[in-house]
Amino acid sequence: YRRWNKANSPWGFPGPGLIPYIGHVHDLPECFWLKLAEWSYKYGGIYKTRMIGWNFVIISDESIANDLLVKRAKIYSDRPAVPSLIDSKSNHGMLSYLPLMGRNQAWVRQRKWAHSYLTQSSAIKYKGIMEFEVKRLLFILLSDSEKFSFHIENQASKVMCTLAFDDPSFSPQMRMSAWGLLTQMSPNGPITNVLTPLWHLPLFLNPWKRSELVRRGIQQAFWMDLLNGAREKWQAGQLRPCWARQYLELGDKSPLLGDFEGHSALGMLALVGVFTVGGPTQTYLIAMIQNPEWMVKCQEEIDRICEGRPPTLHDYGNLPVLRACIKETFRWRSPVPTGVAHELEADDYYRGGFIPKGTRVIPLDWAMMRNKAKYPDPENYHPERWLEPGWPTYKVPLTEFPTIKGMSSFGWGIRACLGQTLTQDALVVLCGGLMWAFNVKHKTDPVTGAIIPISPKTTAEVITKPLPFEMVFEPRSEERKATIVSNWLEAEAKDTKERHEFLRAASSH
Ligand code: HEM
Repeated sequence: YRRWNKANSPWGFPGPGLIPYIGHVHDLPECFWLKLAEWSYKYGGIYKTRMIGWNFVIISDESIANDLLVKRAKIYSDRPAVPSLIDSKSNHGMLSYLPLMGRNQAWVRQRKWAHSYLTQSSAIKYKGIMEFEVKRLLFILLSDSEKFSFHIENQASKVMCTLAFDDPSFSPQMRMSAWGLLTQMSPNGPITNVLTPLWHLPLFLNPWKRSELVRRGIQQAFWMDLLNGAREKWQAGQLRPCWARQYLELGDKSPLLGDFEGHSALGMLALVGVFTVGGPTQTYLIAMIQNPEWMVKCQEEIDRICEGRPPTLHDYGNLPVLRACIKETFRWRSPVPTGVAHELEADDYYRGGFIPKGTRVIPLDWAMMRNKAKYPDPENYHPERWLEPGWPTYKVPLTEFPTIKGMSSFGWGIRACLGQTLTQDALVVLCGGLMWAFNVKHKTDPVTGAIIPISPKTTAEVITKPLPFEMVFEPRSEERKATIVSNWLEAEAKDTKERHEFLRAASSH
């Protein structure tokens, strides 16, 4: 085995000793990035390991990630297959999940397509959707704050459903659909993601594949219904501008290969913005509860700049403190702590070491965000590192920086995240709106009066969110409470009126 291992595993790099087949998977806790990060402190910015029969190279140094994943993107931009998804790489015609696709023609086509949609989503093109949904959320939180986690994720889902199909009503299904895919693809999901041979058992002996076939069928049918529904409305002239309408208007000129590809591409684009926005928002709330001096600073800034109204995207340049708190939330509790793995397409040599074709490369964001030279006192929440000269990460002008765009959290090279602007915009309006409306606090035990602690732990999916926790949303004043109500009632009436007018105009044509 030792001889085989020497010939086939990345050599010239340090790394923990190996055990045949399962390698190191038995060592890993559920939040396995913590163990990977611990090894990076021991073995350095690039090390090798072997898990579930595959070679892994773990990178925790940004300059090494840049050398390999950006400068050598030509060979470092494939994706490993997700064992418990059917054709996750779309090498055999599934065409479903853009972020998981191999570096193939389908990926080239869909990436270009998604890029054109997401870059068009500039502040003007969102048409106030984000602000509208924040008003709805604040109103709901006044009466049902116990279920804040659901409402926040549902808010993010509503924004995505409106952008994609101009219809926020099916946001709960989209959220469920997102959760289904996320758990299916994550290492802590079905056992077949770790004990991969089980996946190849015949169907009658294979509950994992059977349940995946059902999940996938439901998801595809849901996305297809959305596209068909949009087409019906569009044919009747009743579909307002949205991504589905753009797709339908292009018809045969669309770069996508008809509705089989179109329904997945649209569905996936809506789905990917649910937990990526909903998760960090909940972490931001924890940061504000645990660092109330920063909550007060955000509120002072918002009150000064927005003069009594919730922030909009137009206030972006004037809210550096809010942006610093959001950015520090990403650094403190990386939303995708392991990064998304890349797969190497050809043998390569780096710094005297050999990395064989097929190696999975993990850009370990959790560890990168704990680089003490770049981020002094990394375990603690310090938004001032983005705002005050003297910190290594301070950058001006403050009308532009801090920005989360370009952070290593969004990945590397030609596979880097396409939703960076959308995420930034969504979080400024959402976190800003929450600060405008509420003082956020620990919940206390009604009997003892003791604070109910919030766990620092997160879920272990690829995209994380805090474990369920309790908190209090206290309206900042009676007047603010009344404004939250009137803002929503006005916005809702305006939306209803605009939709009616659009339908009336459509029927008169
Ligand atoms: C907290 C927010 C988000 C984070 C941290 C994040 C992170 C990531 C990461 C790490 C990747 C893989 C990059 C790589 O392979 O190196 C990725 C890919 C991607 N992201 Fe995001 N993302 C976020 C939000 C979004 C949103 C809101 C959208 C769209 C609405 C989006 C769309 C995509 C797409 C389409 C890809 C696939 C790119 C490709 O494979 O070529 N992301 N994202």
